Amino acid sequence: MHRRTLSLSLYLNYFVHGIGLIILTQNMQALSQHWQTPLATVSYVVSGIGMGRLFAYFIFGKLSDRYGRKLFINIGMLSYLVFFIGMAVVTNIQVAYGLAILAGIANSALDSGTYTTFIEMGGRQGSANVLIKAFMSAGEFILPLLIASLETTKQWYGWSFMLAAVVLLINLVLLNRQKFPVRNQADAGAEATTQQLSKPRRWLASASLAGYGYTSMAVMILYTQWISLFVTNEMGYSRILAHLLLSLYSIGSITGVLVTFWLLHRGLAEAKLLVTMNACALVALLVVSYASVPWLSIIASFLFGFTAAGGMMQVGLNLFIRLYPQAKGTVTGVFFTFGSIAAFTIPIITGWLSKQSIGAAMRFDLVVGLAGLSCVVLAVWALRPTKTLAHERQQINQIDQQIVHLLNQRFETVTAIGDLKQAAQLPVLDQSREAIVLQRVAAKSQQAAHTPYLQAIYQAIMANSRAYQTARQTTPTQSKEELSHD
Ligand SMILES: O=C(O)C(=O)C[C@]1(C(=O)O)C=C[C@@H](O)C=C1
Repeated sequence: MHRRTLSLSLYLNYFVHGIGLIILTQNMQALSQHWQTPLATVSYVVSGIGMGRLFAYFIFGKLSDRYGRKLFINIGMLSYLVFFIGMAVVTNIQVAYGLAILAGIANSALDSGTYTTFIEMGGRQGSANVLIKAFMSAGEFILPLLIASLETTKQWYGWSFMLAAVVLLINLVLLNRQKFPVRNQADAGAEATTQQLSKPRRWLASASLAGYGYTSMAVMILYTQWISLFVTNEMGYSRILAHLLLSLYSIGSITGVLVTFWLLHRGLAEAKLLVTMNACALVALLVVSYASVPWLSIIASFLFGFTAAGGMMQVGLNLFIRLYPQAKGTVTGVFFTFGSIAAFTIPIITGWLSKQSIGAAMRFDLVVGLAGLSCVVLAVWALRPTKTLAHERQQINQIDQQIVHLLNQRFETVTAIGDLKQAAQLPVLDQSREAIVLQRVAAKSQQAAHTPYLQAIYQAIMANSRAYQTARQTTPTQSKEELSHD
């Protein structure tokens, strides 16, 4: 398995998916002319995507556990291929609706195969899954530019569909050359923590994370649907400012994804990140909902994108998947089914609330955000590590990894000092320096009870430094290289 090439292929699909997400709404005008129907009918066709997702997620998730990830990624890509080519040429509304359902199915098939594969590939804290969102955003960013250039040069609107189809075709070849990781393999670390969870705690974590599948999608959908109208109607902002707020939300989201990826890659715990980001998202939302000061709204809108749409949905899913290492596909399906229910119900609920006022519709996002924060707090609480032998040893493994890394660095410095001493014809042993090192260890020690033991460890380290320096000095230069590479 070539991790990099496989990852690239998997990400490329999401670039195309990003295009698929908005290609119908972006081409609404052209499609309504082509089909000779009102815009409302095109909008009805768009809803087919949601339908497809809603029905396919759970089934595909479960099936991908049984028949393998690669099959479902292929189903996803082929379905999308039919969608892109078909949608560009179709004239019949019923067929168009069928194709939209197929796009939803494609989305579910891709997700059930991809998120699971990334976890099965290993790597840092599922950070790879967070990056999926960045590729989706890239697709969503490029498509409007492409459409605009097609429009200005008066070319066929269908070229935007064809571009996606061509990328998919190339990627079909690339992806099918790759070998996939072993399916539903439990990783040792995750198993140590999750297997020991009591039934009630496992149940609570599962329910909360499924709930987060709903709320994490809902907060984003609600925000993008109502923000512009809300600030123009209730805050008296100009339309330009309203659009700016939405753009800043998108920029915040992309920045958030990259920062989240980096933080996870550096080893920050997913649970901590999830709680912090959700708490900050709620604060940002409070500011947007109640402060009618433009600069405050601008900052808050960016921050909301950063925290609520910066890949937190993916982080929530990662936690959920780790809870059931033997059923990763099923869990992915469940999680995204809840997300699809949100995509379906939020427009209905807020549409009804908006009859009361646009403010009521917008501020409902606070309720959803609070529910989301409660979900992650409950999940993290339920998943908190218990002090077990396996868990504590897992901790020791992690600490040792860092110590060995630092010791390697120390030995490299010791090597340099050894060479300098040899050149200056100084002895290997330097008792006064060793006394200083031991004093510094005592001064740095945070627990007095540990100090004599830490000093004993350092005496051993320095004895080994000396042994290493002596060994290098007595060995001929050629085998010195071997010594330092061993
Ligand atoms: O500082 C030096 O001179 C070293 O060679 C390094 C070092 C050490 O490991 O810290 C090793 C041997 C000396 O006796 C003193 C200190």
